[in-house]
Amino acid sequence: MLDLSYETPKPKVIAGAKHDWELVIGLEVHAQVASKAKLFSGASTKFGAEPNSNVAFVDAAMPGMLPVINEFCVEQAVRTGLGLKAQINLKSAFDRKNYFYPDLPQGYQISQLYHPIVGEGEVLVDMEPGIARLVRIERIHIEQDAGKSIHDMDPNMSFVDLNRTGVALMEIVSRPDIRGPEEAAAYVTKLRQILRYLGTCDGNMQNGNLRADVNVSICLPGQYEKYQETGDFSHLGTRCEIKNMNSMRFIQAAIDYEARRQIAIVEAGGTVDQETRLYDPDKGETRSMRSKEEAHDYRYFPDPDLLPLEIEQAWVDEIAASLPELPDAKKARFVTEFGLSEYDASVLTADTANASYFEEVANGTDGKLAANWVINELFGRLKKEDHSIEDSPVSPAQLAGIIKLIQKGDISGKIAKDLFEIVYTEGGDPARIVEDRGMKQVTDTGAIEAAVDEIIAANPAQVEKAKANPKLAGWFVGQVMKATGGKANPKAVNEIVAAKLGQ
Ligand SMILES: Nc1ncnc2c1ncn2[C@@H]1O[C@H](COP(=O)(O)OP(=O)(O)OP(=O)(O)O)[C@@H](O)[C@H]1O
Ligand SMILES: [Mg+2]
Ligand SMILES: [Mg+2]
Repeated sequence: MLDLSYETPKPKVIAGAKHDWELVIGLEVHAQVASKAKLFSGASTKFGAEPNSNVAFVDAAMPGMLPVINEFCVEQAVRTGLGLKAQINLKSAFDRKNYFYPDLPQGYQISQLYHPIVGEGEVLVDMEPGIARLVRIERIHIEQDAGKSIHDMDPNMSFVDLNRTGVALMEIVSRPDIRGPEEAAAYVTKLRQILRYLGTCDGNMQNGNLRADVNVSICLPGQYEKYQETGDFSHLGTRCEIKNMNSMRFIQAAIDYEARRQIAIVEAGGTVDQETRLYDPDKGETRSMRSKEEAHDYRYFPDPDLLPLEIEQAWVDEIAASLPELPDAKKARFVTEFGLSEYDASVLTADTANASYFEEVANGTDGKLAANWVINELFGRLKKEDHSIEDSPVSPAQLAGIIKLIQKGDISGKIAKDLFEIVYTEGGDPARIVEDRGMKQVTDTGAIEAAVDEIIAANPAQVEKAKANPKLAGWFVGQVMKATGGKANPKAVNEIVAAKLGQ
């Protein structure tokens, strides 16, 4: 069994004028299901299509149209739940969440309030190498996305685009276990990584495929522990919910701003109103959008058009058996199997493409050397041209070929970098290139000895100095390397120079 140890989250403390305050944060992450069709219709979910071109009659709420559940979306929610070690509810149900907005033609959103498909789970949030913190998941439910209102095309008109209406979302609700802006960003990062591994959401935040509602409150030291002991939320401060955040940087900035705003209110003797707020990245502040509706304002009730959703344990087991190796397990395995540092293992498991590339290189070469080459040389070079690993001009087999030449002592580390550049720009088999271009390291001691003798003979004054001061032997080593075009085996050169100088 892998040892995945963790600690409890650490509160960020902000000093107010009168007290120290702690932050309490809970996230509702909306992850768009990676499905080609919508949750209750066959309309496409393709991003960037002509406005209102991906709209089925049921999405537009035409009279008499009935929703039909997309089984693939349900499977992705189950998969996600299993990936978050969560309880899967074999029976769940859909509810209508009623509200009026022009981008919501039905006048309600189909969601799962009372009986979500996934119950309690957990996420290990990586803070830095060796430090992971546990954040509990409260639930995951499936719901429909709304459409999009467009207000900035014409000063006198608003438009609506229903392409997104009815797209399947998984709302992943955390417990208020997150205690600071960095933890919040690290939590979203980890969640996105897991979703990508599972293939259930592409995690593209720019396109809005992953967005977070960030709930923030403040409390005095000691209060959070009381909440933990009793489960009683009244020990915590009133939360404000910052809607629709789709950037890690803004999430952090918004939390910090919001906490300070609440501290100022409370210290001035006021009370925080529970409300929904929006973050304005230009001004760096949050502002009120509306006071928070209570659940009863939405008049939630079971959707009469949909039967309760019943799934079978055998199907869940089948999905569980098909789960890929997930980030924590892969990282731990890279540490033990390839002898990598935690840091290198995290970098290489950041996404599956990196991880499989590395594994291909490392099978048959030294793991640490392979990690070093993939992270420092390959990633560095790819970054220069904004290439991703998928379109790397150097294949894993080619990189492994270069590393094998180093391991055999055929080429030095320095020559290997030249070779890498040749393979990167021109392609070809590394061993062949070394052969054809005479890049092989000179390990033949006779040849090295000859080069050392020549340099000693040409520099008698230098020899005298070096005999008196052994540190100067390095100069001879440098000369030999230069004379051999960097191809002499450095270890052999050092030994021969030392011997010839009588050291
Ligand atoms: N005092 C608090 N401070 C910070 N976060 C809190 C606090 N109390 C609850 N939360 C968090 O707020 C979130 C509430 O989400 P949930 O989906 O349950 O309800 P909601 O926000 O009322 O509903 P909606 O989906 O309509 O926005 C959870 O992530 C929870 O952990
Ligand atoms: Mg919610
Ligand atoms: Mg909410």
